[in-house]
Amino acid sequence: MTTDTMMKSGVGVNLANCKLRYLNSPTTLFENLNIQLPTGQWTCILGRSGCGKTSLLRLLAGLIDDEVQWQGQLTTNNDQQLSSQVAYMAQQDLLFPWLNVLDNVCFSIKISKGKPNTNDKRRALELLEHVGLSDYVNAFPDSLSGGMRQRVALARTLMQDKPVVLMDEPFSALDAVTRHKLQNLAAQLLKNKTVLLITHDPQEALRLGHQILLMTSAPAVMQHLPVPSASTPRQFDAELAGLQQNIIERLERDYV
Ligand SMILES: Nc1ncnc2c1ncn2[C@@H]1O[C@H](COP(=O)(O)OP(=O)(O)OP(=O)(O)O)[C@@H](O)[C@H]1O
Repeated sequence: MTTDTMMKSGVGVNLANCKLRYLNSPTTLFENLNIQLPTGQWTCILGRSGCGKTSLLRLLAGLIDDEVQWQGQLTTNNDQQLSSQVAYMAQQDLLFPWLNVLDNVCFSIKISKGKPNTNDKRRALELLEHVGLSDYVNAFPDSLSGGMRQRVALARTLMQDKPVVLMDEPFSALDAVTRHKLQNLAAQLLKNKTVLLITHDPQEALRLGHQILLMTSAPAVMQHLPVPSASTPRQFDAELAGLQQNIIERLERDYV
């Protein structure tokens, strides 16, 4: 990523007083929910399964409007519509089975400006090298493992080069070493982007988050959690271990 590109990244997001209910459900998922995504920082959200994390992400990405009734104010600090400034990495990798790995990674380019040029392809190949898939550029998604597919999806998200990046459990299918490496890589390549990352892994949130939020209760509310003092991506140390234990205890309380 060039410095120029980074300078252009600078979108803060604010969702205020959000009330949301799925049209086919009587349950209000959010009532008075507020969240701020500070410009150029990573926000990590933790919360028990089913509390509404993916719904929040899809709402921010503009992907849910026809399934829900929602109220509230969704604004950005550049007054442009958020959905046009977002790269979204879903929980399922959503790779196109008829496209090979390279074409999957270049897909957003194809949509936005037509055929990828030599620079686009070079960038895609670089990203595939970073995620350890240089030998698979011509492979089709069906022939890849779950973790490999997740790495392709990560490369595709990075390729989009949008100022706001929404990621739903992007590293969940990876082995521990690959996860650690890709967390570091994402922190490096998405530096200065505004990132919202959903994870079930407190350690991941503590390694990567400038802001860590715990989503609890129903309707869901957001609690701010303490963040370690070191800069990201953080190493696992005694401070991080203590905070991790604290998060697990708080999460447990939401399960009773
Ligand atoms: N399209 C839909 N229609 C109706 N209800 C839905 C729909 N999608 C999700 N829900 C419900 O909304 C609630 C929140 O789901 P969501 O996927 O946002 O939770 P989550 O916190 O991301 O869960 P997980 O951690 O398991 O991914 C759940 O009760 C789910 O059943």
